[in-house]
Amino acid sequence: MTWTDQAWQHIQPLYSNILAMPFIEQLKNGTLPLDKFQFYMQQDARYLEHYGRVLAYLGSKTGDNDQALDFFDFGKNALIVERALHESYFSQFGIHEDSDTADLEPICHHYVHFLKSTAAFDPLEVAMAAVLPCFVIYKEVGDYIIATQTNQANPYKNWIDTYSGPEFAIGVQKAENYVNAMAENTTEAIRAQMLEAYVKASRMEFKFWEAAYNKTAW
Ligand SMILES: Cc1ncc(CO)c(N)n1
Repeated sequence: MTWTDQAWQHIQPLYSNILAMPFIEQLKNGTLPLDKFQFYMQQDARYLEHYGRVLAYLGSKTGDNDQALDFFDFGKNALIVERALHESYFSQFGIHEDSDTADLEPICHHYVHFLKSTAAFDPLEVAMAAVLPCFVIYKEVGDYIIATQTNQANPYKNWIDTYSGPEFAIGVQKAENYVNAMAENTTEAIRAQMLEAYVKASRMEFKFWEAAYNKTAW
């Protein structure tokens, strides 16, 4: 079994908890209160601008040029999605532009700085494993919502489509392949650290949606 399959199996209980979250259930049904989505959107825009930089930085740290190019693309795409949030979703959902300067709320702040410090101080394999749940969980949640939704007039449909399309799936597969190759060529001790980082990031994905649902501020 590949490293990413093992890691994904490892977080199944957590993933089930994510699917059962009111945020995800109501996003799927289109009944998520607007103020919770606005909070999420605003924090996610801030998240993406940091996350995109982390991906490009990891690209710059790998000696493999294909991997570097792909991670530069991933980083660029994160900033393109961030821009799309501003250019369409912010106005569509009534979010003020000045929320650009909105504080990173505690969970977003913690997640961003966890990724940045892992990228800066931990082995590259561990940092690559830390960014993977951002890909995999969004893809799985996007696919799950598309497969199970019943409300064709869901106001959040376009946003959901961002993460359920084939283009995103191709990127996820590429990222997983790189992590599997790195896992195969490293030590048991590093693989254990990789799993720990993957689990931590997955918990923060849960916490990020939970914080949006509760509008958790400092
Ligand atoms: C918090 C978070 N994780 C992952 C993604 C997907 O890139 C996102 N948009 N936001």
